[in-house]
Amino acid sequence: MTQTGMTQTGTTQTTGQAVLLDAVRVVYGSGPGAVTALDGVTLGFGQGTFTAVMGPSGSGKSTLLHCAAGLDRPTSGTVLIGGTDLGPLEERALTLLRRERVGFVFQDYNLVDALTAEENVALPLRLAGRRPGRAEVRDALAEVGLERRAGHRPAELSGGERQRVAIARMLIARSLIARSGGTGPAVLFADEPTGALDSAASRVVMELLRTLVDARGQTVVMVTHDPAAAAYADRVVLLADGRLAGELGRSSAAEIAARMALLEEGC
Ligand SMILES: Nc1ncnc2c1ncn2[C@@H]1O[C@H](COP(=O)(O)OP(=O)(O)OP(=O)(O)O)[C@@H](O)[C@H]1O
Repeated sequence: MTQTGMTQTGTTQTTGQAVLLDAVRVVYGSGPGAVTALDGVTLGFGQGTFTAVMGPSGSGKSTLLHCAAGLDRPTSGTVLIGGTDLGPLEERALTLLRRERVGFVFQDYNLVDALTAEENVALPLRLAGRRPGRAEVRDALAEVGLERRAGHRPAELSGGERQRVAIARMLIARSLIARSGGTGPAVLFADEPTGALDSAASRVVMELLRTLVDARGQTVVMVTHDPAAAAYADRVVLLADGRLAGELGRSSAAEIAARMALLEEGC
């Protein structure tokens, strides 16, 4: 099987793929004003791998991430998460699948302002109807180096610390899956996770994501404009005008920046 999840004969293989997009097309609007945001993208994200998705502004990165995470439905084509085809799922089933199998880290962190770091981390457990154990919440915060910030609200934390709270919350959601006997891969989608951070805070967040992949076998798919962040990934997938425009294996920030410059020039 190739990395895209397609066999030589062109049939789609799902084994070993945490997420698979097959011939995904997304068209916004209709008539002369219609925009084709994704134009037949076939792409797999192997379990336990770390992929960065890059491309010029408007190339379809966010659209791809939203479809891969089951937040948006494609106009045509198929999306599978852990082998489950999202197409036939009703909204309720889709929401459940997302809650159980998918974690999100966004640029704006999606933390609840009124809750402390500890309460934000405990939120997935409460949503799942479980009383969060203080120790497991503290453990998750300790894992991201924030055990001393448990009682702080987002406004009292730096951007990097907020991002780490969001990652601790994802870790809790993952332990929830393990305990409920859930199967299939947990996938973490990150949308510009370093977009609002300085370079030191970015490094901490990226090292944390890398450790999740190496030590826990987490699958990470990250959209980024930042070559230094993409250098932590195993693979960099390039998009242009809604289509795959190539990919790089693990590369340095300078190599990625050079490739991006070519892509932006239309080469
Ligand atoms: N809801 C929408 N309605 C109409 N067009 C949209 C909508 N969302 C996105 N688009 C268009 O689809 C294309 C892809 O958008 P998308 O947000 O996926 O790009 P992107 O690569 O993430 O861009 P950026 O790097 O600027 O965030 C763009 O041309 C955008 O204008």
